[in-house]
Amino acid sequence: ASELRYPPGKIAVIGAGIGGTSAAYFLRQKFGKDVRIDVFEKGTVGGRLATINVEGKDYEAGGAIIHPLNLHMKHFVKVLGLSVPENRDGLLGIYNGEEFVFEESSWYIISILKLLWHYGFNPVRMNMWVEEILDKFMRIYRYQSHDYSFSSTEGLLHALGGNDFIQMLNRTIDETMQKAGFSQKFIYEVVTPVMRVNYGQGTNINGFVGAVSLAGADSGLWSVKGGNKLVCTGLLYASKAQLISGTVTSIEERTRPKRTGGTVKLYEVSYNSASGSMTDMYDIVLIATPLNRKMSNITFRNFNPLVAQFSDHYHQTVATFVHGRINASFFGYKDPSRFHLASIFTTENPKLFINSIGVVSPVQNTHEEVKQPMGPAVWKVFSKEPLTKEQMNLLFSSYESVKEKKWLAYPHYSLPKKCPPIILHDRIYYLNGIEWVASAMEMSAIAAKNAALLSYHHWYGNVNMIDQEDLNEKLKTEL
Ligand SMILES: Cc1cc2nc3c(=O)[nH]c(=O)nc-3n(C[C@H](O)[C@H](O)[C@H](O)COP(=O)(O)OP(=O)(O)OC[C@H]3O[C@@H](n4cnc5c(N)ncnc54)[C@H](O)[C@@H]3O)c2cc1C
Ligand SMILES: CC(C)=CCC/C(C)=C/CC/C(C)=C/CSC[C@H](N)C(=O)O
Repeated sequence: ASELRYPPGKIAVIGAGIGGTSAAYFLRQKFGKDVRIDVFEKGTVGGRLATINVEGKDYEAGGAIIHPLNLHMKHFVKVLGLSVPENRDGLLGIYNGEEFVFEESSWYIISILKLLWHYGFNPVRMNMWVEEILDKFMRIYRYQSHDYSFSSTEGLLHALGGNDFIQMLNRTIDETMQKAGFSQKFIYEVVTPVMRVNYGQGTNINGFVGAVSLAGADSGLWSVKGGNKLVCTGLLYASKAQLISGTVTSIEERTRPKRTGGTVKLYEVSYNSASGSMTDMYDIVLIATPLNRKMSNITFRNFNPLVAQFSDHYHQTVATFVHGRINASFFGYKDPSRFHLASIFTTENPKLFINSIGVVSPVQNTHEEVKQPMGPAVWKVFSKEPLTKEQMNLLFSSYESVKEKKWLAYPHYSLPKKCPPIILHDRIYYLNGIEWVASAMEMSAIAAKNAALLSYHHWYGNVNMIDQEDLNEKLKTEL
């Protein structure tokens, strides 16, 4: 490790989504002002944080909501001087393909009584259960503020919640919640619809991402005024990294002679840009995009030992934006004038061709935007497949415009699953393995800070800052 005592000259980050741009920001904080940080992006800065324009206004088309306890995202918004629009949630209904199994009332107390009547104390217990998980999850901020890092995703998860968290990764949310005593009816009618709207999948996803998904139905969710992707452009600017618009095609290990004698190992990054095929050499590489053929298609050449081969399978979700009037009779409303819902979640039913439908507000949200579900509004529909014309005509009584965005959105969760490694080679780090625990903006930011810290500690040989046992106990006595 002695040859690595001097600061690195160049670091490459592949991907300018929230993972890559926050990595650039944290790398700059750790390695200082002199290191050159290049961020490669083949598409648009923001990646899965993107907006779509519908009739002159922009709407969140990818990552949309942020939890009030997502502290990295909160920090970014604060230091970048961004703001949060006022949020007005409309009423929610849960549809099973035949009828509404639950409908929120505009009277808060009525909604609470309805919940109690249908599901007993399950909803209250669920809030407490999710809060308990979040409490442990929040330990990451303490660990990271003391600069501790982890060399595996499972190690990170274990440091937060011990074997309970690891177990959640290896059980479905269905099993996890049944074991915790929640009723089958509640899981089917409330938990499943939340999994479907957030991850486009059912209750066979792992317990941890299931709990994160439930946190995604908490109150106080927020987003960034002007679009969440502004965080990425802001972080890139704040990190003083250089954005290279190009597609990275391969990474290869190279041995180069040093001016002072001896040799040094560097990584050669090859990429295609508007100026043609290029290469550049780096001391450290952070990969901040899912590694698979469809999403990144990066080849690792001539590595000895070989870089671990895995291919992450991502789930297709289609977001369709429709400016029009919803067809309330499709959802069983005989009198459409009584329809008052702004969001409809769905239970599992093969007859259903959508996961959810809801009114959305533009990212420049202003006070005047009042949600009146029966009037023309912009609706966001989540489905597995693109909507056909016939399906559109079933969902809407009339519509003026339609915009569609097809995503490979998040992992297609299956059990059992070992998370992909963080360390792919001596100084190549992979961030997106964390998505197999749960895919969310904050998770990418956590993985980014971890990779920045880990690469720093590896570089300077600070082994005592990596994979420390009993951190929670150790830090209890620290300020
Ligand atoms: C429809 C949808 C809704 C979502 N809703 C939420 C939500 O409400 N809240 C939430 O917290 N999360 C949500 N998520 C998840 C969240 O958006 C993602 O977890 C997060 O944005 C992932 O960020 P990332 O930087 O890790 O990856 P990405 O955003 O995918 O960034 C990777 C970047 O790398 C680039 N890239 C890939 N290959 C190469 C290459 N070879 N060379 C150069 N560049 C390359 C890509 O173009 C991309 O820009 C949602 C996702 C989707 C799709
Ligand atoms: C990481 C932690 C602790 C919390 C994150 C909770 C959260 C915001 C989860 C949502 C994740 C997600 C993939 C949502 C997708 S759909 C979002 C929304 N319903 C929409 O309409 O776009």
